[in-house]
Amino acid sequence: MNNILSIKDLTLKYGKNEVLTNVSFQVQQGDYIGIVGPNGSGKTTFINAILGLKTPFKGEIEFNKDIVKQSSIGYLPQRSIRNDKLFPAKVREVVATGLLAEKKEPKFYVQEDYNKVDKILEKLRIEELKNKKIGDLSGGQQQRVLLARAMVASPKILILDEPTNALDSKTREELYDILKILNIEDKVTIMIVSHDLKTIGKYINKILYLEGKVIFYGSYEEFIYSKDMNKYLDFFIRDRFNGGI
Ligand SMILES: Nc1ncnc2c1ncn2[C@@H]1O[C@H](COP(=O)(O)OP(=O)(O)OP(=O)(O)O)[C@@H](O)[C@H]1O
Repeated sequence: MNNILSIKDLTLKYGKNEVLTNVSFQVQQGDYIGIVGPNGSGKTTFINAILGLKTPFKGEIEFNKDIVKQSSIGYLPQRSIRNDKLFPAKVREVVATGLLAEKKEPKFYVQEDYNKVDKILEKLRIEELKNKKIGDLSGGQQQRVLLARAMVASPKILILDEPTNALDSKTREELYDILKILNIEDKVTIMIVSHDLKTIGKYINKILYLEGKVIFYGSYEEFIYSKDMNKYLDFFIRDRFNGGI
């Protein structure tokens, strides 16, 4: 399998606060990686570094340029739900904005863009929402629209930061099912930060467990049957008390 992303000796800091130290690992095309770790363990900071929003103190983040450009990563941030009923934008317009980043000035849409929007809405099974206002949708529907926006430019890597935080368990599972379809059918490499290991365990092939450094990186089976599982279990129990699992 092809490496799509290599992280080498990456150290990330805020001032003197060293959040992650000497992180090294490889991501292969088609991986579906669950990123876990206690609150404040550096998961979001790490993602920001991959997205180019946080400059490394040390180390390298290298994309396989034959497959992916850093500028073309799909990203679904934490808590992106809008409760504003008056927000006037329609689903189709919101999703189309996902195509703007790759357009040169002047930026305007052509028919091909709307075809791409229709295609991704269909893939995510929300074509019937096309002309609805985003503020009128349920949390799960809104999250799926934002996923469509993240995916409309056909990125090879999709990064999600606790995307199901505000969703009930049924809607959560539906979102994970859709992600799995993108992963299998479209070979999209997925990296997802989640406290919901119990649910994502069914979908992912690898786990990245961060706590100031890489505590574990490997297959989900290895993780579950690891001799250090007791140590990890301690974190998951703590996490449950923090409102996680
Ligand atoms: N913009 C910032 N400036 C300074 N320190 C920051 C900043 N963002 C995060 N930190 C600190 O960096 C550390 C890691 O934070 P980060 O948000 O990456 O953790 P996390 O694992 O994503 O946490 P959570 O699970 O709570 O979302 C924390 O100690 C946090 O206080």
